[in-house]
Amino acid sequence: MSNPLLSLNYEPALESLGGDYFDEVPAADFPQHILRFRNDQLLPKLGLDPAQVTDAHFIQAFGEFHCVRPFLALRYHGYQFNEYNPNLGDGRGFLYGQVRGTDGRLYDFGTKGSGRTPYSRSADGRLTLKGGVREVLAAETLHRLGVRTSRCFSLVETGESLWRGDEPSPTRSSVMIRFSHSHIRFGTFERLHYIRRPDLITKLLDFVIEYYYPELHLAASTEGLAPGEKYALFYAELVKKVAELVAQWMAAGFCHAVLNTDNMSISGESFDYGPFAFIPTYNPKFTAAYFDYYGLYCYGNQPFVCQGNLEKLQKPLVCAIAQTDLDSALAKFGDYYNAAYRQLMLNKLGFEQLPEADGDELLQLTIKLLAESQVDYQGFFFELRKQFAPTWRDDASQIFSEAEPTDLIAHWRQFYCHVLQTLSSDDLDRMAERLRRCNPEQSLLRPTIEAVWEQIAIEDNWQPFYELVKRLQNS
Ligand SMILES: Nc1ncnc2c1ncn2[C@@H]1O[C@H](COP(=O)(O)OP(=O)(O)OP(=O)(O)O)[C@@H](O)[C@H]1O
Ligand SMILES: [Mg+2]
Repeated sequence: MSNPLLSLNYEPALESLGGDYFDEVPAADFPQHILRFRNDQLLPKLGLDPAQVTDAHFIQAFGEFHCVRPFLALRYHGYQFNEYNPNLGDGRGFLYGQVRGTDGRLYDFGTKGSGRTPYSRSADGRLTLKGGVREVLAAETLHRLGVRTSRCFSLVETGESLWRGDEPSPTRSSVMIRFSHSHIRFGTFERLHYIRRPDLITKLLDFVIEYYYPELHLAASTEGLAPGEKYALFYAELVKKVAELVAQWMAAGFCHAVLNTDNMSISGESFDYGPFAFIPTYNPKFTAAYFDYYGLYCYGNQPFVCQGNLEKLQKPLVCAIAQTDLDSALAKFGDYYNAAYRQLMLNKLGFEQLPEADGDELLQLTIKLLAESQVDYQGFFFELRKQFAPTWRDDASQIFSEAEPTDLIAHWRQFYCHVLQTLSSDDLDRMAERLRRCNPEQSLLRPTIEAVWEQIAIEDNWQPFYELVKRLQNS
């Protein structure tokens, strides 16, 4: 029987741009292939029935790397902790192929841990198994929390021993397949500026707009927009997407940890989950990466950092877009961010929308409560989901009735009750469902990940991992 994963309709989209953007590379030959994770939720997005795709199919395509198209290690640079680094690029991954989803959009299969490339420098081109497990868990959690994110398509253990400074070594190896809307990074453009190729910048802009901003592509051709106008609209749209993405992380309590420009996608999608962490409690200074000595990428800095990354992107784009257009687009970042964050937080509190004054005050009081009480961040919203009852409207004392009685909670309770009183009965009826949708039970704090990993490391017991994935996806 032919392999449905190899029979997909692979499109040579990025490949058609020509060799200025990538290098053709081979995949590593691994001593072992054990399928540890397959994301059956993604198969229907490609028109595939999970029952018809066997584990052997996954291994053949995404462990042994039977190929359909050439494997392309993408070239990119980036600002890392504000320092420009021209020695980057896919050093342990490549673009395996691009396929059309049933939604008509183009998706990338990108690898991580698939072997050395011209960009590996002295490193091994590999991904640790723990790193792969962590990226699977992060992506599934973020997806459930409504964050626009890449997902892991598969994770195959590959039977090698790796040495790492930040894991007890030797440690096990893996190769992951990432499913995302493009692996073109801000750093892809930065490299083209560095090598002084404005012609390649405009060619890539045209490509990005055609494949990832199809509405803009269509409008530009029907309305006969000049290229500069079209590119300016792309940047304006990207500013909005990135602002919304950061708002999603902040509402989810997520700290990405390595917001270098090579980890920022031009599709405004979140990806590359290395030393990430979810905040245990609300703390803007919470920093996830042990090597982030000054807290540059701490939880509370994320909006400023992403705005700064968009500003850095202006440097390569100014050859194609007027500086005034770039500036006016970026000036809207704050408004987009604030509107999106407010909306998401109101949703987590159970509301669709509220009059501005009430919404602002409720949000302020909630952040104050979370910051000063240091209650479990996700736990607070889950308790709200669990305990909420429409009768809270008539009796404020029922709201979080078992919470320790402090002035802060009393004040919050009174105000929450006041807001409930402004709602119609229909609005009130819809709250329970919204609270359920926005506030999952299962969280992904570090001890949860470590507990699952310990079972894998010590017993090779994968059951707790599979059960956790299920709870993250469904609770
Ligand atoms: N083990 C490794 N072998 C070779 N190159 C590596 C390795 N680890 C990281 N790199 C390279 O170092 C740079 C920064 O790594 P980073 O961890 O941000 O990216 P990545 O996680 O490898 O890939 P992605 O951004 O697609 O998730 C990249 O150029 C990456 O390819
Ligand atoms: Mg990266």
